Amino acid sequence: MTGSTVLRARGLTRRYGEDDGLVRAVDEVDLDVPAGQALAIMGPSGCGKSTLLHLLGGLQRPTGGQVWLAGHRIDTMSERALARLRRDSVGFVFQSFHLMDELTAVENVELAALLAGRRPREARRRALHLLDRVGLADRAGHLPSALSGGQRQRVAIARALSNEPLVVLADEPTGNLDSAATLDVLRLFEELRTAGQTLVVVTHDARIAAVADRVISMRDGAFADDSQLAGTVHDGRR
Ligand SMILES: Nc1ncnc2c1ncn2[C@@H]1O[C@H](COP(=O)(O)OP(=O)(O)OP(=O)(O)O)[C@@H](O)[C@H]1O
Repeated sequence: MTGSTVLRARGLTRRYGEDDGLVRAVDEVDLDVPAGQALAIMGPSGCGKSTLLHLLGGLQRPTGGQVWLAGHRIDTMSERALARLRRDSVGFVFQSFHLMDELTAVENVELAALLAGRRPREARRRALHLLDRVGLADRAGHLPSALSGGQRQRVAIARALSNEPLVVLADEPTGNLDSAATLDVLRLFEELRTAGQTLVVVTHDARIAAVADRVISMRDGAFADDSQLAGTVHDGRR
């Protein structure tokens, strides 16, 4: 996918309510995310970051505009086709992990690999490989309740990678973590970026934004600043 556009939005809009109660959560946004880009989206609470991420990942439908994921237009796509595309192309990471409490770390990752169509033996092998990659090989048999917050989030990241996604979409991935755990997740994102994984991370954490290739600041549903358009180059890391 090198050189191609993984995500594209044109006039992307999501409104809630009407008349006096109208909220323009995302307001006529244009965006292109090329393959391999690590993009951080920042901005004050309520400016529309999560809504934008949900629209880009096909978790929510826009009220206006168009959005393409992996070259497919998703705002008009059927629910069924969209679910398949999400399963095959996107890895989601959420602030509150969303792990299955009754499954071990390796089973959580394995389940996602199975749902993505891997054969059982291959799914287990891949799950163990991914847990190793996130530094949790020795925690594979633990339930989430026996893991720290940072370890849970690393399992969630391993799960997000189980389908070899074109793009990882992360919503405040360090929002529930202490400083040390945040650094672990930060290191992991940096590794993913270096490996060429396309990433879009919504974050309040300037440390995450500092390892991104591009930082967009949102205000009132629109882009207030885009380091790519401003020509900011992050010091020679690529
Ligand atoms: N289901 C909804 N119904 C009505 N308004 C909503 C809904 N979801 C979000 N909003 C509004 O849309 C705006 C954008 O919300 P969003 O959650 O995208 O912001 P955010 O930048 O991610 O905020 P935070 O950093 O606090 O998570 C806010 O004004 C919010 O109140």
